[in-house]
Order: sequence, then structure tokens, then C-alpha cells
Amino acid sequence: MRHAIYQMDIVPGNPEANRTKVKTWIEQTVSKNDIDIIVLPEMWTTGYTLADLNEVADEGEEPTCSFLQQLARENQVHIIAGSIANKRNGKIYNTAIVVNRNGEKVYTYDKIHLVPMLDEPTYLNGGEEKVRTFELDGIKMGLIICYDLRFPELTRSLAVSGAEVIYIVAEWPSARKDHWKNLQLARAIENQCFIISANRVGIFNNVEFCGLSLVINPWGDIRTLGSENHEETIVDNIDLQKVREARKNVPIFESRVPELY
Ligand SMILES: O=C(O)CCC(=O)C(=O)O
Repeated sequence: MRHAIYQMDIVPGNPEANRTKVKTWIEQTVSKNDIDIIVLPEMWTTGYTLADLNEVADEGEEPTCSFLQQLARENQVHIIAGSIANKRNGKIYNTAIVVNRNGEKVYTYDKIHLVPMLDEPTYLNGGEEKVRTFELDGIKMGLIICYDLRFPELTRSLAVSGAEVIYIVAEWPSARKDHWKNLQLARAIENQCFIISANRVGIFNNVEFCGLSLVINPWGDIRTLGSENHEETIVDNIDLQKVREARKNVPIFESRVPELY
């Protein structure tokens, strides 16, 4: 499964400019690299322009979802479309979208854990639905958003439900870049799955975002690591057999005793 991660810098509060950027990048990247799955970062249509979200957020995932569906069909590629600011019934959510190469929306997820350090709870609503997996090409996958990474129960629940790949889409600040890397290593090792992350770069509101997008295998080895602070395309071809090997060598899912903790 050949992935391309867009370690993107985001134009603040300008969805049209960011959609154009993503379209150009996908068209160039897919044709050059024979890609199966594209991965985009968190809130890539607007960035963290929280006070303006009422004006620039999508409504019921539109127009971004239709844009992604067409792009997926035209380029014959699955898109883990990061997340977008998304209005529903007068509330704004941080919503992740996944579309398959036929242009079908296969998954949406509202970020459950909102970040107090970025004032997210003042402007956004947290997701209320129980997390679940989705499938692309018959492989079970999970997706979490940024701060969700700090809650191991969430990732574990996806792995117990069969996820072999877990995506993390993020706007993670440089100030806590060691946490970003180490928490992902822990999530990969403890759940024996691939962790694939897309983090933005650039500076907004005096906050610098660290890039360092990652592909980690189920043994906890870093396969690829994005640069710090630079816009970049990260390409990696993962072998799902590695999940089965890790789970056979150290059978933690058989050893768990969840009723005792
Ligand atoms: O947990 C952190 O340190 C960063 C989280 C974050 O920036 C986010 O969820 O957008």
C-alpha cells in the first residue's frame, strides 16, 4: 500500500486557496509515484483561525467533501483527507473525512478530545459518537486527530476492533515535538499496527508546527520521518504482513485480561 503524506503549510482562513493547493499537489504526486493512499493533515482548509470558523467552516462537510470525491475518482486514489472545520446543526466540529478511489465517502469522525492549550473547547464541539474502524481495499483502519494521540484507550479500542493501520492527522506544535514522536512510537508498539501521521508545518498566531510526519511499523521502527518545519511529500510503501508477524511474535492481544483493568 503506497502512501503519500502531504506535510503541508496551510493558508490561514482561506479554504479555496488550500483546496487549490491540495488539488495541484495530489495531481502531481499521484502521477509521479503510483500512489494508493493520500494522507492530509488536521484542519487543512482553514488552519486554526478559530475565531473566524463561523464564516469559513464547511457546512455538512461541503463543499470540501464533493471536491475530495471528484479528486479521488479522477486520480483513482484513496484519500485520508485529514480534518476540516465542519458546521452541523449550528455547531462546529473538527471532522475527519475518508473517501475511496471510487469517490465514495467511507468514513467521517468528529475529533473527540479538544485541546485546552489551543482554546479549541471555546470554538468547537467534541465528537459524541463511539469511535470505529473503516476499510480500504479490505484492510481495517483507524483514524485519530492530534490531541487524541494522548489518550491510549482510543487507539487501543481501534486496534482491538481490528485496525492494522492507524492514521494520525495533526497540527502539532514544535514546543511539544518530543511528545509527538514518542507517543506515536508507543502507540505503534503497544498496538502492533502501522502508525502513519501527517502533521502540518508553518507558523500561525506565533505557534510553530513541527512537521516530523511519520511512518512507524508494528515493531516500533521508524520507516520514514518528515523534516522539521518544511513542506514536504513523504512516500512509503507498507507491507501489512508485518502486522501479522508482530502479533504472532508477541501475542499481546491474546494475553490481555481487560476484565481485570
Ligand atoms: O497535545 C498536544 O500537545 C497538541 C495537540 C494539538 O495541537 C491539537 O490537537 O491540535
